[in-house]
Amino acid sequence: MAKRGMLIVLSGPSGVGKGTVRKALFNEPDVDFKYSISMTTRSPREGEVNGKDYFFVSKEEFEDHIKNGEMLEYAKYVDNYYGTPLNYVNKTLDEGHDVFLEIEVNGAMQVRANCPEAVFVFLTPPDLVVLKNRLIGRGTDDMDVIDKRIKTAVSEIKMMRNYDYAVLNDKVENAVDRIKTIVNSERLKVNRVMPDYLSMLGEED
Ligand SMILES: Nc1ncnc2c1ncn2[C@@H]1O[C@H](COP(=O)(O)OP(=O)(O)OP(=O)(O)O)[C@@H](O)[C@H]1O
Ligand SMILES: Nc1nc2c(ncn2[C@@H]2O[C@H](COP(=O)(O)O)[C@@H](O)[C@H]2O)c(=O)[nH]1
Repeated sequence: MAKRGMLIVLSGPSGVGKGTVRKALFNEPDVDFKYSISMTTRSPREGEVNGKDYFFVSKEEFEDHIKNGEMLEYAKYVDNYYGTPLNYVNKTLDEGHDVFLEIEVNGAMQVRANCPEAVFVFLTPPDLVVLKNRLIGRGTDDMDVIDKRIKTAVSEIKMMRNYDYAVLNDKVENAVDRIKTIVNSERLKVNRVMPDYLSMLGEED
């Protein structure tokens, strides 16, 4: 059986650059993570594709998935549900691949409770003015939604204490390098490599 993959959770306030950093990270030649596509009840933005950016579903469908125990985690964020389908994550980790989640803090804390071996990274903006300007510059949300997201950001940043690592997203390439350093050192942790050594000795963990 393949060694189970690593689960990497990236959170941070809306607009900090999680998606941008994740895409740059996935373009690195030495990075091979599988991205878990989330499910949401929010409407697709221009250019977003169902099954690529998100699985876009109705509120009723989302609630059915919750009822059926099909979500690893889920949360309500600014009037919509967002969540991680459980099956893809389990199957992909079992196949030995590393899985990358890009999710908000309440969902991340549910993952922390259920998968304590996952690695939790919080992406931070240089400051709140930069954060707001990034949201405005992205041009995807009305000003009232941006204000709600900034308000939420303040409480999200306070949740950073529950993460393993804080990564500043000043420049995308710096944030990518920081995340790669974290993941490479996580791979060397004794509890991750111990099963390999035990199997070398012909013993089970
Ligand atoms: N390091 C950076 N420097 C300048 N601009 C950035 C940086 N990182 C991201 N941006 C820009 O900030 C905006 C928000 O980025 P992005 O959509 O990746 O954020 P996000 O955290 O994924 O947001 P959400 O949680 O709402 O999906 C985009 O316009 C992106 O180009
Ligand atoms: N708890 C979860 N949060 C998620 C998931 N997928 C995305 N998100 C987060 O929601 C907000 C808003 O996203 P947006 O696409 O509307 O800007 C942002 O913080 C995302 O990271 C998920 O599966 N679970």
